[in-house]
Amino acid sequence: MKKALICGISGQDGAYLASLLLDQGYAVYGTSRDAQMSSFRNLKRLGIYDRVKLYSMSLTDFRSVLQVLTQVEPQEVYNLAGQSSVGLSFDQPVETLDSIAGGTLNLLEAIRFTGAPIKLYNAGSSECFGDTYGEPADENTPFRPRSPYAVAKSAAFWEVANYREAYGLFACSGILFNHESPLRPSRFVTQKIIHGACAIASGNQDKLYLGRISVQRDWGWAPEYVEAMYLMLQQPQADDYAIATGETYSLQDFVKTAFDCVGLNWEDFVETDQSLYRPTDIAVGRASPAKAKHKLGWEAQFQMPDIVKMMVQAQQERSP
Ligand SMILES: Nc1nc2c(ncn2[C@@H]2O[C@H](COP(=O)(O)OP(=O)(O)O[C@H]3O[C@H](CO)[C@@H](O)[C@H](O)[C@@H]3O)[C@@H](O)[C@H]2O)c(=O)[nH]1
Repeated sequence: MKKALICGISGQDGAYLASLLLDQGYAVYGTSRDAQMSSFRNLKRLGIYDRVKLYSMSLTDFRSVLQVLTQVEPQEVYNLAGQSSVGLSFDQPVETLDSIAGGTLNLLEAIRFTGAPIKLYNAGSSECFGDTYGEPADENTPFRPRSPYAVAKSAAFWEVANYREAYGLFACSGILFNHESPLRPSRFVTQKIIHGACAIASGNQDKLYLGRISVQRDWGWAPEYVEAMYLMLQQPQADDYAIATGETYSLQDFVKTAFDCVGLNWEDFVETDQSLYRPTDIAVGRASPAKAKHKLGWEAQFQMPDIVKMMVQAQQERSP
């Protein structure tokens, strides 16, 4: 039985990836900084909590990384750990850089130290591209990071590429554009909007306050993005891939679609709160996921309007 280790299993992607790997017949091991204190609510929500073996591990602590790697002896490692909020990275730049850039380096060093033929997936981010001014970004687009988070993800991306070239590690980065699901916490804008629209429709909230709604993003469906992660590690050669739907929508479109779903006119309920503006933001995120389609045979099936419907439905089922 193949063994997979998911670093950062408690988040949205960790839970969906664990579920996919269990379906593929893997023994799945997962880490969280403090496995005794984490609720692992996403694993419980997917009904797989009892099927995963959990460890405490901090990527910034080399000893803990090496200890878990040598105990588990995985064939595949998925690095989904680290501070994941772009907004928070402006307030916690050092923690962000340490957990992402320092953490990824520790993981690469630990894999190199064991000498085992471990395949590594690293969670990269479309944030690394910065603003491409409407041009679609792909694997050859230069990075121009516009947040401490993006700076950290860019450093981690090049660490992975360097260890692949310098030491022959099978290490890949997925440059994932935004991907959403009912497991998204509401610190991210899509879930904040879905929660807000549903709460307003049921009379539990009056207004929804948002930052810049003119921004445009390529939003995909997280459960199918984890399939791309898995596919990257099944290829004959390690490589990097941009993962996206190829369709870009404005945040205002997202808001309108969500409020339409609950039968409300968004303009009556949404207000701007300038304190939610980021010091620097990305105006337009646009992607060309052609390489993933060509090499991995991966293509997104769901786009923004489908995703809004599925998230609203999940929210209404949870709190009717
Ligand atoms: N969070 C938030 N964002 C808002 C709000 N109002 C407007 N926005 C804008 O909505 C956009 C999306 O913000 P997030 O949902 O927080 O996601 P993100 O910054 O794009 O980052 C996500 O996607 C990246 C690419 O896949 C990931 O790398 C990252 O970890 C995260 O998942 C940003 O331009 C942000 O300024 C608000 O009230 N809250």
